[in-house]
Amino acid sequence: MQAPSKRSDILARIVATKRDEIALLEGRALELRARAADAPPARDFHGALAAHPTVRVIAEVKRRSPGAGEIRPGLDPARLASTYERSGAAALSVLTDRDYFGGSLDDLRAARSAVSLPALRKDFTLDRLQIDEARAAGADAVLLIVRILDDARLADLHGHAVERGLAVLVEVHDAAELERAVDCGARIVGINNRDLSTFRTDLAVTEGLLDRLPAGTVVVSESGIRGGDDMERLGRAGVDAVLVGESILRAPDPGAMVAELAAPPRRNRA
Ligand SMILES: O=P(O)(O)OC[C@@H](O)[C@@H](O)c1c[nH]c2ccccc12
Repeated sequence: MQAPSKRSDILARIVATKRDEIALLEGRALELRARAADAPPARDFHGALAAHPTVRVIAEVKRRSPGAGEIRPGLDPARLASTYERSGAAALSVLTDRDYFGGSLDDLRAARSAVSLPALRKDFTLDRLQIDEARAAGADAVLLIVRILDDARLADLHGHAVERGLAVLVEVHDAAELERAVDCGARIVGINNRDLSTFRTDLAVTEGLLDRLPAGTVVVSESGIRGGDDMERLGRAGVDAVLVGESILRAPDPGAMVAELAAPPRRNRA
């Protein structure tokens, strides 16, 4: 076990690594921009989640993580994605960070091209270049984590992604972050049940924040969802969708786990 102080440094270390990666993208700005403009139209990530009678499942492709270590190291992204699609997932989330999660844009391309589901590029987005890079690789949506962005940058990146035709999942963990997400114009808000400084997950985080969102915002409960009981609980709370990684990826039969999750009805929020 790492000491808590070490663990809370992980996000800062990831951000530092991203800054190095962004510096390397700078020389490719024009190329990325051109490839993003030429990419085929994005699949409808928002539509895959919004206004369905059941809680939708975004199934994740994640090899490992700083908190959990190896999760499913030898996974085949294309095979997994088609299993997810056959089992009722509404969208994919693909970790593309290499150093901490063992992922890549190749994983994103392989997973997405095996299915007709929309795919989220799950990474630590700090710069427009990463958004162009995501679009060039075929992503349909990107993640913006409020905690690592100031207001100006959050608004700029959100606007840039929308302009590029991408959906944006804006991730929050507390009420102050939620307010900032709403202020930047987020249409899809992810409530992360995981506290990124302790790695502990608690579904009560979603329950406590959800009703603070304006009607019409698509709500995604993220992390720590382990089975049908959790889905029923979140369905009662009124979420539109869940984002699930570990419990699917550690299951002996990931397809059966997705099918178990992709069922319960949801309450309509006022
Ligand atoms: O594996 P879990 O507990 O089901 O969680 C999935 C997803 O929510 C998690 O991978 C995640 C949520 N936000 C993130 C930001 C960066 C990296 C990863 C994440």
